Amino acid sequence: MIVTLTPNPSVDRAVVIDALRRGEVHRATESRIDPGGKGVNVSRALAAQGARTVAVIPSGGPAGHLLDDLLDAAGVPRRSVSVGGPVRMNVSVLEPDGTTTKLNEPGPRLSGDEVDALLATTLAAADGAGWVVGCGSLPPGAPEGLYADLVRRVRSRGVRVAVDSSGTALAAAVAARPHLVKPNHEELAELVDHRLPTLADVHAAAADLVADGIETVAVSLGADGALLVTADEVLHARATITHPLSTVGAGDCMLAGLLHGLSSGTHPLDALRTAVAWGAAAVTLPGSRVPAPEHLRAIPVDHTRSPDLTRPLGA
Ligand SMILES: Nc1ncnc2c1ncn2[C@@H]1O[C@H](COP(=O)(O)OP(=O)(O)OP(=O)(O)O)[C@@H](O)[C@H]1O
Ligand SMILES: O=P(O)(O)OC[C@@]1(O)O[C@H](CO)[C@@H](O)[C@@H]1O
Repeated sequence: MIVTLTPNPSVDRAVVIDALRRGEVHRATESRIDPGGKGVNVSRALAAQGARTVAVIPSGGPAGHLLDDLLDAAGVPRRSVSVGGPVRMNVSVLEPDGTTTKLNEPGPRLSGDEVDALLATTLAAADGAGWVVGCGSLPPGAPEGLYADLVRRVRSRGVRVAVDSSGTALAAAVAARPHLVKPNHEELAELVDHRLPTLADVHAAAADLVADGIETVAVSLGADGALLVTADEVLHARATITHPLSTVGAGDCMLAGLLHGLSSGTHPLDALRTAVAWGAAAVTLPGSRVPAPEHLRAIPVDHTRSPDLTRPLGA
């Protein structure tokens, strides 16, 4: 069982337009809504593959009701904590060449009691879980150290804990030593405060985090796949997708596949292969739709225990 905490979930609307032009009216050719927020997507991806999960979210306002309904309709188990402010609605603008532009709202302001209720609900759900994962940005009112607090409290219960966030929330969480972090390329560069142009640079930055006490650092690298670093191994996997439709939520599907693989006790290389297959399958689907088992069959994944670290990224 994998428990996700998304302190700032969303209802995601994706619109497809021919090309984005500032200041103009655009007529969308397609649109869809999905339940959103990074941990919500991790739970959706797990549930879509028949894995056990529960999503802990704050829920308030009309968008909160809609989010609850969408999760129920998708068969994603949830524990919603009622909050006063309205859940946000995020927009993704998708262009036919695969360019995705995201417009994310800040989210509702949470009170101290609401934050405490979210943490308490997550800890109650964590009892007997394989992993707890805290994901995404923090809404206004949530303390910067929320994930660090989550890490300490989950660890003290003997449960494994992961964090996927960015900026100061990620930096604070890293100091509390989660078992796993999943930054993307940009988030890792921001965390270590310098550019990471090659796989060797990504490896060095991830290895420093491992030396600081984080067991597993998995860096998602978009079309360059993902690098997984532990004290014993450096693993790389990637899949080639010729026509990406939407990258929204690909990192969340990748993290879901990784945690699923790791909790089934497979070797980290197999878990990474699963992760990359789930992430790559997500980019073949519209909006933040998560892959079903049939979407994974057509995704061949190259994977290696000895990656060429001199390779520049984005080549
Ligand atoms: N263009 C692509 N081609 C093939 N695979 C891709 C592509 N984009 C993403 N992926 C797969 O999805 C995974 C996650 O992608 P990415 O690094 O963009 O995550 P992210 O930035 O955390 O995404 P998000 O925050 O939108 O969930 C990658 O590790 C890779 O396996
Ligand atoms: O604003 P955050 O919390 O950083 O990201 C939120 C978000 O962009 O992330 C998901 C994709 O990863 C979307 O479902 C959602 O809209």
